[in-house]
Amino acid sequence: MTPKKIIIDTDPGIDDAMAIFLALRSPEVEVIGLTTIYGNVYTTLATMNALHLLEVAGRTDIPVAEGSHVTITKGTKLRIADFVHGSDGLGNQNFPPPSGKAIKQSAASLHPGEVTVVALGPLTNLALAIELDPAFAKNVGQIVLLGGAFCVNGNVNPASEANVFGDPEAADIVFTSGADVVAVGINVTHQVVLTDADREKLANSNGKFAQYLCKIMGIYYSYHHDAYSTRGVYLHDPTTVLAAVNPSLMTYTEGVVRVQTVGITRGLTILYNKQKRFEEVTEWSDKPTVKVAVTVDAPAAVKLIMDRLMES
Ligand SMILES: O=c1[nH]cnc2c1ncn2[C@@H]1O[C@H](CO)[C@@H](O)[C@H]1O
Repeated sequence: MTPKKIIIDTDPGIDDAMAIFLALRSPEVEVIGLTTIYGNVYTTLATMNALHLLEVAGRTDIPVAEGSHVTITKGTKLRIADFVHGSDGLGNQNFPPPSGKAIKQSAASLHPGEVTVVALGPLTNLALAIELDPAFAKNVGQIVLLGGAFCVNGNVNPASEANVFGDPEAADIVFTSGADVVAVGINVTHQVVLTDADREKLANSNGKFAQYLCKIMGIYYSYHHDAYSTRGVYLHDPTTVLAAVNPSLMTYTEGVVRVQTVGITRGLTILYNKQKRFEEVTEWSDKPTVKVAVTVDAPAAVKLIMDRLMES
């Protein structure tokens, strides 16, 4: 089988680093580029980190294109999750700057054709691509995105998940674009936990990626220990990569997703499950549907992620 070509849109980020390495170790996919976005860090640092991670992996053949520095509405008051990932995004390790440079092309102008885009940060670049080219939504292969909290609390506040909260207007554009979208929300990623014992196992393996990740993961663990009662960390981004690598690890439902953009529930994702025919026209009527992940085989997902990181 020829591997699925993917572009990873990313804001590295500790779980982004895991996700990128996992994708590089997965024969089912071929990573043909990384595009960057703010979220866990600002976009400039996301670009540096993406270049750095490819250098660590010995894959400087993969191009990095820098994405937007502002939201789709030109907002500059960005919410950066440095308290989750460290001020450098990679566990405050003071790595030397990368020697490589981003390519000249902007992230939004990369025309992926049949390519699958795996989006791990706020959805600004994809929304820009959709605005730039009305045919983009139909031409892009599939958009597998980490975003939303479907019927559960968010992780920024009770209403909103971090990536959607980062740019709710962009998320609403992507969800209603008509593209083949698979959304993996934190209702699913919160089931995929790397425990303290799993971390030991990674640390004791000879895997190059496992070793590197254990070095940077301390702050991600201490943040989870403080913020949640779970004894371990959520594997948001690697789980989303798995939805591209092995979609059968999850089950999905299909419906129209809209994003709240105002008020105290800004960033809330609401899926219309089509179980009622409403009398009135609603903001969900006549909008294209997307697939939303509902369940995950969590033990199989954790095992696959760990095996591939330890093999490296
Ligand atoms: O509490 C949090 N605030 C902000 N971002 C978070 C938090 N926890 C995890 N993430 C980051 O947001 C994405 C999933 O929503 C993941 O990329 C994760 O690294």
